[in-house]
Amino acid sequence: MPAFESIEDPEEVRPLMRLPFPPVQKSQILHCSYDYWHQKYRSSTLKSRIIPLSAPFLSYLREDGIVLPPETQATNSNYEDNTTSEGWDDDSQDSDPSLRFSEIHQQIKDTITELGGLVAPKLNWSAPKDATWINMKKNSMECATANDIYLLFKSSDFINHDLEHAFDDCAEDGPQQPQHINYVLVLRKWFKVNPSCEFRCFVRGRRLIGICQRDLNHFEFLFPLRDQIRDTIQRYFDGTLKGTFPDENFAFDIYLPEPYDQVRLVDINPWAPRTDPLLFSWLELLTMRLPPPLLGIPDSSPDPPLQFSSDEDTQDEGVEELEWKPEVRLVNKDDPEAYSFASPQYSAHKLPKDVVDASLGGESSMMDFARNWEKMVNGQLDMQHASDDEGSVEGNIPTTDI
Ligand SMILES: Nc1ncnc2c1ncn2[C@@H]1O[C@H](COP(=O)(O)OP(=O)(O)OP(=O)(O)O)[C@@H](O)[C@H]1O
Ligand SMILES: [Mg+2]
Repeated sequence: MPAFESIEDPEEVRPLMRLPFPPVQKSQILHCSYDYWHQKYRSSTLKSRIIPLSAPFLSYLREDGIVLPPETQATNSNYEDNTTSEGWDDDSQDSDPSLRFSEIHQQIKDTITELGGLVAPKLNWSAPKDATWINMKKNSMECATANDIYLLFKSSDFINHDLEHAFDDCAEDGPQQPQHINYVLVLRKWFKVNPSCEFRCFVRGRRLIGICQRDLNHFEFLFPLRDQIRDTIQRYFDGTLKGTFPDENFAFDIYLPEPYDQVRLVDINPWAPRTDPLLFSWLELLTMRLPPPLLGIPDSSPDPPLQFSSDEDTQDEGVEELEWKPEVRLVNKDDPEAYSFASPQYSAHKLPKDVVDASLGGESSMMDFARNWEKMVNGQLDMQHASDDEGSVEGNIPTTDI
């Protein structure tokens, strides 16, 4: 097996099975917490309110079983009235868990009213997208009452991840970094989301390197809008996030409604396997070769230009550099992504097809793949992106009511 012999140390093959992420620091996770960035970018975010959560509220969320407060409270609950000298009055707690966090419960109700009666809730990082099935009336995250929120949150693994696993697989920062999580409830004013207007944008080394749909359906009318979508997002990124977000690698989600000239920031996500790369794969995002930033391109960042794996790479970029723009990846007609029956809806661990094919081909295929991958990382192999079939058939552009 010459392929095997040419690799000096078989151990080197192993990292291929893991994505080559730089270590994720706890501070990066904290920077993606809604309460960290919302104030900074407030003028472009969705209308939202942030409610700090107390220890009793968090223990309620963590408890097994779903006991909801009565929809209409017979008595106006009073914090002190329900305690005994030993602690809480267990009977009333069982019948109305909100007595343990009556202030927050009231704040939630008031905020829902203030936001027009319907909200989309989330915790610091996650929305309960996996639990919409429990909201039988709507099968969505639309919440009209505090109980709607509690039911969704207590049924959601994503919320549980925020509560119990926020720092999983993280490297320690320096001792001066805050490590404590101040949990918050985020209530966003509900609006009828047009899924074709939702995009995820990937930033590496403070460069916008890729944009893709968040929804995995094919929307034909998006194809002729591709340049406009890219330009609007690039302008927003250059003017807002590029020089101000503390980390150089992250992914941000935006809502870009018709006429596609104004961006709403929906979320900021860590540059980590837990963030779904959607139509990209993490391997391509992590290894994608980029030209150095150009003189004359708005680049407010104090960061040095991106480094390449060898000097050679940077020399003959020439005119191509001028043309370089982040790819806007859309779901093509007949694209299997649009009919993803086989893969879980919220997969965060997708591998590129090349890796899957190689692993199916047995050890020698894997070795071949390993050699090519190594060459690619060293800049000896051109990375070919499967070019999208840019059908440009006009379609109706649905309106939104953001
Ligand atoms: N104000 C709103 N009204 C209605 N729906 C909303 C609202 N805000 C967000 N959504 C919907 O909720 C979805 C999830 O929101 P968000 O991106 O904040 O969740 P998330 O848990 O961070 O997702 P991910 O795990 O993909 O990062 C959005 O894609 C959007 O469709
Ligand atoms: Mg998110």
